[in-house]
This record gives sequence, structure tokens and C-alpha cells, in this order.
Amino acid sequence: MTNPLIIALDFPTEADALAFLAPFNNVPLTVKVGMELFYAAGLDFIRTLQDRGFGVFLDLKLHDIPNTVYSAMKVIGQLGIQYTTVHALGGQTMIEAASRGLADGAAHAGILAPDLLVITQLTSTDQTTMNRDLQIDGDLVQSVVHLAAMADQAGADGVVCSALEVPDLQARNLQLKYITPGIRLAASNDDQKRVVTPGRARQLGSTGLVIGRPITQADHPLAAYHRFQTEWEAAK
Ligand SMILES: O=C(O)c1cc(=O)[nH]c(=O)n1[C@@H]1O[C@H](COP(=O)(O)O)[C@@H](O)[C@H]1O
Repeated sequence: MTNPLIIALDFPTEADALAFLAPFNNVPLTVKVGMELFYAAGLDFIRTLQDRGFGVFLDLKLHDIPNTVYSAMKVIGQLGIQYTTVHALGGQTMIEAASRGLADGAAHAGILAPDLLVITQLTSTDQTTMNRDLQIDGDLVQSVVHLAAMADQAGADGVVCSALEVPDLQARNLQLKYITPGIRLAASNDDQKRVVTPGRARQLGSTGLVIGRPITQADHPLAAYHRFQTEWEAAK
């Protein structure tokens, strides 16, 4: 089974990412490659991670017209990775196009398509940001529920949201995985606004966690990873 703890490799270079991963040699990790590292290290680095046995979550958060997203996802579908992302705010037709693109790319390569995860409201967004900056009226949780239901309709495999919203999503009986960032062992003061501990996230129904700085910036990353894992396991 895929490791439910996904580490966000938010590093500026391939060398930094590989140095971080050195102690994790025998750990069956799924690692998330986001915009910074992908733009710096590209597809060759994705293959390096796969050669070393890591599962890959390619997080490029596509948001464009359906035809452009379809074509990009057709390429991504051929990579043999585990997860990739689009923004819900691209709308249902764009999400459907993304799903088709992944399926067509994977079929072309004769492999399984990655899970398509849809970003609902970012965990750095709070109620005020959503209403004032994005000019989306109403309640943030209701917006996440609406976007997740749309993603489900469009054939997505999961959504990215705060663990705080998962109970409301489960109440809708959606056929989705709930991948939740904004995970912290204790209260923190960084840019994340909707924050949850790993144990609480599991109790709330998260399928998987995305964890970045609390592990990547720790003095002892492997020990930090084990603390998250222990809390996750204890919350069964
Ligand atoms: O798509 C994501 O992974 C994502 C969505 C979201 O709503 N919030 C969010 O923090 N993320 C990502 O999850 C990771 C969280 O990193 P830390 O805040 O360092 O734990 C980063 O790579 C973010 O890009």
C-alpha cells in the first residue's frame, strides 16, 4: 500500500533534495515534487526518484483551458507516477479534460494512470482571504464541499484540502481520497492557516498527509518523520 505520509520536497535543487533523502534509503516514501524543484530539476529528476524506489507525486497545480490541460496531462500520464494535481477553480470541464489526458497518456504508455487530485481551497487561504481577495462569497467549508463534489462528478480520484474539512466531505459520500497538507505537530506561526496534527488528521478521515517543512527543515529529518508516523499509527 502507498505510504499515507507524503513528504513535500520543497527544495531549490536536485542536490538538496537528494541530500535530504539520503537517510530515507530504505523507507518506502512517496515524495511530492512541486513547482520549485520541478522547474529546477525537470523530468530527469522524476526518473531518478523512481529509479531509487520512491513513489512520486508531481504537484504542478495545472489551471488552464481544458485543451491545454488535456495535452499536458497526456504527457504526465506517461510518467508512471502516483499523483498529480489541478486547481478546482479551472472548473468541471477542465477537470474532466485532465482526467481524460491522464488516462490517454497512461494507455499510450501501457501503464496505470496517476491519481488526479483536485486542489479545493488552499490551506493558506482563510475565510477572509476567500471572501475579500478571491471574491468568493459564503462559507469556506461550503466552498470546499462544493468544489470537491464537482471534482467527484468530473472523475477525479481525490481532493487536496485541510483535514478540518474532511468530515463535511465524508458526509456527502463522495468517492474521493482526502489528501491533507497543513500538518503540524504543534501550533506554528508560518503561512499555513488551516493546520492540524497528524493524529487528528487521521481521526478526521484524511487518507494521506502532505508534510513539508516540519520534516524537511528538521535538525533530524528521519526522526521527525518517525514522530509523524508514530502519531499517525497511534490514531488508528
Ligand atoms: O497541493 C498541495 O500539496 C498543497 C495544497 C494546499 O492547499 N496547501 C499546501 O500546503 N500544499 C502543499 O503542501 C506542502 C506543505 O508544506 P509545509 O507547509 O512545509 O508542510 C507544500 O508543498 C504546499 O505546496
